[in-house]
Amino acid sequence: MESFQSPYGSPLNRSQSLMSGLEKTPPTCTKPTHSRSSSTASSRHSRNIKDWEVMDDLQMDMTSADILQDLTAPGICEGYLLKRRKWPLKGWHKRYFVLETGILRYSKTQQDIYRGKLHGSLDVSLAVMSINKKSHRIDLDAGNLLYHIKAKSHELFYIWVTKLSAHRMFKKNEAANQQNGFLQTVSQDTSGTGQSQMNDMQDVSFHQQFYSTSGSYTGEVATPTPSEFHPGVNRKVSAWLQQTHDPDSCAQELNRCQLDLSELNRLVQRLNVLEGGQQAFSNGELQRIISMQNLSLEKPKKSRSCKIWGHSRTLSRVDALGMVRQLSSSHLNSSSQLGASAPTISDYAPSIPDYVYSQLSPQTNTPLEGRRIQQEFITVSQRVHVSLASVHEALAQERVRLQDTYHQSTALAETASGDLSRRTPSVTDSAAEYFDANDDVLNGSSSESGESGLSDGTTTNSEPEEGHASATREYRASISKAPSSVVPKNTGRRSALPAHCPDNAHVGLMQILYNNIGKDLSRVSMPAALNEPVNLIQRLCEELEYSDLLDTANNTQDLYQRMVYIGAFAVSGYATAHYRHRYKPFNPLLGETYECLRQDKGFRFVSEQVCHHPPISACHADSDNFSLWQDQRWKNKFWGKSLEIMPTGMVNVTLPRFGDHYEWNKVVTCVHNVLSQQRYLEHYGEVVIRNLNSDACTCKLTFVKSRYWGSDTNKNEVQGTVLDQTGSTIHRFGGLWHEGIFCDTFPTPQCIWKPNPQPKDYYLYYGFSNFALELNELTPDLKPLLPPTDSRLRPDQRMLEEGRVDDCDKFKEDVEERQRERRKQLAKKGEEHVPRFFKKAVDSCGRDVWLTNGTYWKIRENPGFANTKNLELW
Ligand SMILES: CC(C)CCC[C@@H](C)[C@H]1CC[C@H]2[C@@H]3CC=C4C[C@@H](O)CC[C@]4(C)[C@H]3CC[C@]12C
Repeated sequence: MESFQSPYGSPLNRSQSLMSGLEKTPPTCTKPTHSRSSSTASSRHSRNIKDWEVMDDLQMDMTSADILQDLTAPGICEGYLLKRRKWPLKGWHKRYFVLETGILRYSKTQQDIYRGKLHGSLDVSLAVMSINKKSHRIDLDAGNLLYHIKAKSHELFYIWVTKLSAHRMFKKNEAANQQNGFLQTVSQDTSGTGQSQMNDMQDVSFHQQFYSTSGSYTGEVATPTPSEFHPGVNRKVSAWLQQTHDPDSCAQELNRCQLDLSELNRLVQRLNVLEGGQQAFSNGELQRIISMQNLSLEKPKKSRSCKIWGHSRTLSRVDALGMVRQLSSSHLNSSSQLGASAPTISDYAPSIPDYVYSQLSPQTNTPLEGRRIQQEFITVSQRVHVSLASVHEALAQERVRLQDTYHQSTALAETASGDLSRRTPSVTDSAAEYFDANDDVLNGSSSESGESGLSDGTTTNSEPEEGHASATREYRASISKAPSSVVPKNTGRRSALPAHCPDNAHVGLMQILYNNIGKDLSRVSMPAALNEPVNLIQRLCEELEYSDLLDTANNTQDLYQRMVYIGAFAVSGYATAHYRHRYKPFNPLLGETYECLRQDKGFRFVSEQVCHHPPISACHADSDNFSLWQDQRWKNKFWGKSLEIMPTGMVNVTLPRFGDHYEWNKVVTCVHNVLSQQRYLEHYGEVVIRNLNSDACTCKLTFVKSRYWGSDTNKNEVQGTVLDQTGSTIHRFGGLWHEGIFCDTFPTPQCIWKPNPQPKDYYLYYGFSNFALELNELTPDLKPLLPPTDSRLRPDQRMLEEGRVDDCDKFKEDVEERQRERRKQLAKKGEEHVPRFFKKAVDSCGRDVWLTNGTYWKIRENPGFANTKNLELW
């Protein structure tokens, strides 16, 4: 294993004190992670609801293997944080927090903790965790307890969030394991007496507690009849329960819906009454509404315990807004005489009761009132919509899993009978199937979540544009009708790898990732079974799979249309990610190179690992129609469940015919569910493509962040616009990054790009496309022409390709050790590694860039790499 120094000083492992803060600033996070539409999102005290996101529940979407694997407690995390004072006092005070085995304790000082003088403790697995990246705030809402905490710096915030996530997951998995143990005990008991089923009362009570509100589970499992203990069935049920999201969440969501519907009903009545000029509520009615929302009509006394008002467990700020508006519109003679200015979001700093009271003073009907009620109506109906959508999504997920389980058992039977060609469909496959079937259900609902108060955690630059969602639906339909490209047969290139990919479900990723928090993933060595037999400098070449789009651009006179092709090319590089979430590319060694000469496609490509601290891969490709170069570096952030990858280098393309020089940034890639087998990738953010030689035309691409947690129906959407100098839209295009791009503003609307069909059995070959399958192919005629540093000659990667996973592991360690040795030697001599084929330069914006030095192909031709001095990397 490589033992690289963490950019934060030292790796965060077993026990770490965060008192001193950390040294290095990670990049400012451009996008939030996933977030979940949930009304709990509103249990927070912030002026801007959009800055908050609820961290996903972590416990239930891991496979049994993950759960059984990852039972090691994450490291202790401790240090000073700011804790919000309990109501009615405002402000923050410094407290010492210790997070250990899922329990967060705090005291005034570190000494107090050790003296046992605790101020409070909370089981983090029982709390809803909301975070605000902007203000470094974390809210832990455990129903009876609510902690508002704040970190002093971005780094501390990031570490606490990650650690809290880890501990939540650990605690929940521990619980799930107990439950699993119980279910297994139960399922193993086939004696028919049912005696041992009840032996472990602890487990039973645990289970009852676990599913206390879920009648069906409790009923079935806690009081079983002997005939119910069919071992196979119970094992399946047990596995199923482990993966199922909180069974109550759907019911809760529906309950909320019901409340909202009655609120809508009342609003309609209110509108009717307004028209008739009568009073809407009697005091009795109002009281009922208020008690329903857990609001007391008593004016709060200063000394009241924070439990009543200090948090919004039952009354979110948004709910409060709705209620407040409702209340203010009624003619209630309340005891309060406080002022009654119109509510704005920024009025939300005072506590809810103060606010409510401020609104309770008598008011006269204003002409605005009808409008306000209408607005309220819209807000509540949007909330209903979002709730129903999330229930729909939860059910959809269950359906996908059900399908998957079904296919898996069929495939198992097939494997047992020796038929490997018909592979087990992946989750992605079945999800895609579902996606198509439900196309119409949720599309078109794109921009509603923002106003509803149910934060979806998106930031503006990955938010969909109004009206684009329905366009996307049409684009998809058109793309699906467009002919797929036919993969040419008999290219002489290989169409499969020598061996199938290894199963890596058993590899415990949790420990690896938690022990490397803050490190670049590209510097963390992982077991070979997690790798795919290509490396990152080869993957750079993969982004050229659809280089024909650049050829077309170079042959398109119209500058705006040309830009559409460039935009489609920028999207096309992401397509492969749809199938590539199970393995990680090899980390290139410093000085490692890769060439790809594609006469059929008309380009030649060279890449080199030019820097190790930070890891930077540079590449350059030439053809008659274009030149392309980029240097790729990326930072990753591990949020406990998902991993965000933030690339920083720019992509450059020049078109010789028009003298264009395009430059664009890359978006964030997020590996969702990184620890589980349900992993998938999402790209989000905005790409701006500029022509550095002319400002006549720019292109904006938005990779839309999926709106609902776990949603399959709005995934992978991309929206593009080509703008002229004045900012007017000339072309509009879009689609999905894994399905294709359609432009309806071309003289003839057309599909601009559609990914090639995946090869047969791609699932068995790491999800590789045909182009990816060919990347590491080593033909006898090529071998003597390559420099010995070429990735194709890297033995460990070749071993993996051949299915020799253990050999690969050993050799990989060797190779990494040798790399460390080389670095030490260089450092001793006070020298720095000098890349062979790229040179460092500074671009027009003052950024460091790596450009080709133009020597690779020349040396290759004459004198040939066999006749030069080369680095010996392995
Ligand atoms: C721990 C392992 C098994 C989980 C799998 C991680 C995989 C999915 C991660 C590891 C490295 C990642 C790649 C790192 C860098 C980039 C460049 C960026 O511009 C596009 C995404 C891309 C190409 C990432 C795709 C996802 C990726 C391949």
